[in-house]
Amino acid sequence: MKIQLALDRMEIEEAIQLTRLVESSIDWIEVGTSLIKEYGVSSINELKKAFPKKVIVADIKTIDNARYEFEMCFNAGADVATVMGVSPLVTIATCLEVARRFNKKVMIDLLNSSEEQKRALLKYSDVIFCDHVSKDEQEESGSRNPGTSGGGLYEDDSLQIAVAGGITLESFVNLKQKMNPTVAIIGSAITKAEDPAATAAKFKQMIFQMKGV
Ligand SMILES: O=C([C@H](O)CO)[C@H](O)[C@H](O)COP(=O)(O)O
Repeated sequence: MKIQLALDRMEIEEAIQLTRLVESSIDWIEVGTSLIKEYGVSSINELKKAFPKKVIVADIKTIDNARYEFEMCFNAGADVATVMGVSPLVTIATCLEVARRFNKKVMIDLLNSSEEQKRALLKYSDVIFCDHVSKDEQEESGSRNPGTSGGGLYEDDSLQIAVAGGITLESFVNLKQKMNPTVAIIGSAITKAEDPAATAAKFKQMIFQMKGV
């Protein structure tokens, strides 16, 4: 399981400094939607320059204008870019076409996607599906990703699954046992921790300890 550090609601320099503290415990770096909205694609560019060996995920959450937005992300140095699962299928197909051309990857964010739409999306094999409990669902309704919402859809072991939304050290074991995702997307639990380096190291250590669970 890989750890994707989600960087949100901070300045680019702060994001770089924070990532330096936890670099050895995390695998992928997510340039959060809030950073892209506040600072544009230069946020992607700066993070890639600072961490050229890490996989950079641009959480652009595309829903339309896919060719323009995905080309922009990949030209800025992203290795993975996100599209919303609720988008028209032509948008998703366009993201895949651009990603193939750049030899990069697509993450489909399933936030609020209907079961019917999820089933339609399963035809895309070389993508990462992201099971996501949103910030608003977390902050306004107290939800957390319990690692179960994927249900039967994710029984296919060949699918690459990412899980996001309020993951904590406490919920991590359940998540690993229930869904065993390819990628665990962790934001606030690390970025808002009193000691981000120690917290990220604990997540990493839990992955090692849970191997084979
Ligand atoms: O995608 C995200 C969210 O929509 C805010 O932009 C976050 O990356 C994701 O929720 C992970 O962050 P935490 O919930 O703080 O762990």
